[in-house]
Amino acid sequence: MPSDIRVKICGLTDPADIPAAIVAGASYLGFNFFPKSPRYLDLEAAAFMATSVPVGVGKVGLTVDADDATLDLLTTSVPLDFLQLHGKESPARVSEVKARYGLPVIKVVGISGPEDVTQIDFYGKVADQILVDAKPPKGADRPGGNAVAFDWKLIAGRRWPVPWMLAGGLNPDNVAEAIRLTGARQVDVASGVESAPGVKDADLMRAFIENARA
Ligand SMILES: O=C(O)c1ccccc1NCC(=O)[C@H](O)[C@H](O)COP(=O)(O)O
Repeated sequence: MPSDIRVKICGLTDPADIPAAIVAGASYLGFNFFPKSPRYLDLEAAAFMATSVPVGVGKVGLTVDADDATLDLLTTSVPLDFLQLHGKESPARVSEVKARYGLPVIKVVGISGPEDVTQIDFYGKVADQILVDAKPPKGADRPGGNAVAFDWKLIAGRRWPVPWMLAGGLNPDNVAEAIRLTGARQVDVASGVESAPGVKDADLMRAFIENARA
């Protein structure tokens, strides 16, 4: 029986990544609009890439503490299906973004210890989905995409009344164990399917999705 695990491949930078991720079986594709990321896409490149994404595969726009002017331009330039808020956006800001743009919002909650897990309850009341990621290491220049995992036992057996994705340091070798331990039905990966920062690898994407669904 095919597994129903849904995979988000985050930070595609090359138009050729789209068919490779689709053939591999991705359910969501993430476009990164954080300027300091090696996975950053400008609006023109993202709009071009978005046109080749089949209906039914979620196009996710990732921003970090973006203001309304930035989101206005983004949402009118690129046909997105979801907004991923990957900064320190408050629950009130999540609600505001949902109302203003009419797009489902994926709010990221960074985990490094048990106290962080309670944040999922707060954001779960306002966001459409939660992306449970590792907190960035000290001194990192970006809040995500750092190839760092958190202790999956912190959320083992936890359930929330909102769809959620597991992220942080996942790769083809550890994704099956991460799913087994946490019970995640959706997983997200950036670094773990790359040959170099920002360069996606078709074989790694295929292996990741195969192993997630094995
Ligand atoms: O990927 C980035 O460079 C990035 C920069 C700024 C904010 C978020 C970013 N990535 C977000 C993602 O959704 C990643 O897939 C997630 O953090 C997991 O990353 P990784 O550990 O590299 O798989």
